[in-house]
Amino acid sequence: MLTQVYEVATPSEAEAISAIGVDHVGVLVGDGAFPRELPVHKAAAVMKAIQPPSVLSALFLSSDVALIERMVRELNPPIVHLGASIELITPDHVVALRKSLPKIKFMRSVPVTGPLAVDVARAYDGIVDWILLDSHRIGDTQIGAQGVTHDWSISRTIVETVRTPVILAGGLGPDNVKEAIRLVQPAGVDSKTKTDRESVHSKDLAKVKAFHRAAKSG
Ligand SMILES: O=C(O)c1ccccc1NCC(=O)[C@H](O)[C@H](O)COP(=O)(O)O
Repeated sequence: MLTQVYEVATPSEAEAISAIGVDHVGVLVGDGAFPRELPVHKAAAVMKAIQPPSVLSALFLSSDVALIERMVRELNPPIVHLGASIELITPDHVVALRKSLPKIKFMRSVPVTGPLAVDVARAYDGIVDWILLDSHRIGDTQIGAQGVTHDWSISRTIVETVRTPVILAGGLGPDNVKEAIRLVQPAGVDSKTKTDRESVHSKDLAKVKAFHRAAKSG
């Protein structure tokens, strides 16, 4: 079971979270159009602090494909995670990005807001390295960080439908990750809000450790 944790913002947090053994250390990267996005030089410092075998997952909420490509070339992360809403970044965009960045692995967020999510996930099957199934507030231009779960029966259907590994996200924490794994059977699990410190965007290392341990033992 792969574990992934957002949103890591400093080298010391990255070092501590990789020491726990979290597989994907998630960092928000961008030009500042969205709150808390790190510019390339700050994301690079976070990436440098990650202890292998943990790796950086660079999340872009932007739908500006040229900007994403430019920042990825500068940062050269092992994983690019695309989090713009589904109308803004399409499978064709992802295919084009992959072609120009052949060494990078790609993850795509898919919002689970109803049964149509199965079709969206199928459209990315075989195009990306991971599909991340997440909760979404309709109308938002970005997917995720809602701190709430969604209909896991739809996520389970997606896991059974696609061959691309699925990471489950949305409202997961130490208390519910085992049950989520049991019901959805994903390849990996992701957490942000429920492993944050109370009401701030920095990580609570005890919660991260509990989430990671519960997931790996689930
Ligand atoms: O990490 C962020 O700050 C972030 C901000 C806006 C949209 C998505 C973001 N992170 C992407 C993730 O994969 C989150 O971990 C995922 O949405 C789960 O979030 P949560 O429900 O808060 O655990």
